[in-house]
Amino acid sequence: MTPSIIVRAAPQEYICRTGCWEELEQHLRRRGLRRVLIVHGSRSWSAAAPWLPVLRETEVFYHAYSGECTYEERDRIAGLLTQHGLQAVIGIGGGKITDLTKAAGALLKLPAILLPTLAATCAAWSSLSVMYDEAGRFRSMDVFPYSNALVLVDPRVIAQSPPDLLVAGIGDTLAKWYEADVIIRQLASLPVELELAWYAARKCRDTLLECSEAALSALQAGEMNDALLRIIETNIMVAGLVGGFGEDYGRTAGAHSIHDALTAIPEAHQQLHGHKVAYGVLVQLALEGQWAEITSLLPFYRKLGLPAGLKDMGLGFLGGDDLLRLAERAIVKEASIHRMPGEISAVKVAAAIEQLEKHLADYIHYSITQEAGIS
Ligand SMILES: NC(=O)c1ccc[n+]([C@@H]2O[C@H](COP(=O)([O-])OP(=O)(O)OC[C@H]3O[C@@H](n4cnc5c(N)ncnc54)[C@H](O)[C@@H]3O)[C@@H](O)[C@H]2O)c1
Ligand SMILES: [Zn+2]
Repeated sequence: MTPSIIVRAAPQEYICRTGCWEELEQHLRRRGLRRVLIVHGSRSWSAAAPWLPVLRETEVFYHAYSGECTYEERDRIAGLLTQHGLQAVIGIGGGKITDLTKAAGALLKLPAILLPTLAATCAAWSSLSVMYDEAGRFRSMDVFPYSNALVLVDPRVIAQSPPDLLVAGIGDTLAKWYEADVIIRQLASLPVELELAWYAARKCRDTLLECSEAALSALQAGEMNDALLRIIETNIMVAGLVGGFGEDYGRTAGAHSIHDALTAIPEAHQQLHGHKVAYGVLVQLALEGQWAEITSLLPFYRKLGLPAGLKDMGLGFLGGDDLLRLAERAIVKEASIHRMPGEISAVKVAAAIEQLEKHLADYIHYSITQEAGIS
């Protein structure tokens, strides 16, 4: 079977450079934009404000978002854009503000300009928005026929963002390889677009494994180094290319289904998206019986503080029946876990979770005895 290919590769313009936010007004002029709306949050606004230039020749309206990326909020933003006859919408913040900005821009066919304050997702790159309801429950993923007009990444801003959000971004981006690979390697023939998606996904994993620790040290010290710059670009851009070239073959598989199932457990709510996805990567690998790969990832997980087992997420109390219920939620009909090869059942998923727990306990026991020099 020939895969059906759609490419939504990139924003119209992407600039990652120290000080690039200072050129915002020049970019608006180049595009003939004189009246704009800035959408922002509160934490992200405090982080962004010191780096933002004064826009002297632009009429600027502001909107503080409500904290969730909903259709109601998108419509409020679209209402402001229409009411004041504005020409573009600028989003300054994390993935949720980015997604809102794109959704409002797409609704009115206006350019969306994005200034990310986190490197936790590839939302600034992709031309889609993940929509939720007011209570934060997932509603849909809306894909737009427009690229983002401009993305300005100033690494200095991200160098001062919270480390746990960067770690979560690393977890989410690590999944790019495992989820794209498990789907793409099933194909008998590989169109060139999917070769690119596959390559970008591998590049994500390799860069993360190589640079994350040094990047995190720099971030914790509020400094910039090459490793941090590579991680920022990997989480925002290279991860975006995987989905951009791979579409249905380069997005989610088993890891995100495990994440989705975990969102129904209240005790898991304090775990960030990327933490739950990182755990999902290991469950996906356990389902495939890839124990050597799991073992090779565990030191990385431990160094970064990514959760490898249920206890790491405060879920050590889950028993056999709970795990089966979790597994049932992970394999609902529309779940991307069914993009994995073979028949995926709740019993298999629950067994994989239990085997992973055992593998982890053995690994920890082995590590302790090694460290203590006991053979
Ligand atoms: N469109 C896509 O392709 C895509 C891809 C992955 C995820 N997403 C979506 O992105 C969203 C998650 O985005 P996120 O992880 O960036 O989180 P987020 O946008 O929810 O932000 C997390 C928190 O960090 C704060 N924050 C932002 N920048 C900060 C800074 N520099 N310093 C301190 N605090 C700061 C925010 O105010 C917020 O409280 C989810 O809705 C997810 O579905 C979209
Ligand atoms: Zn994700």
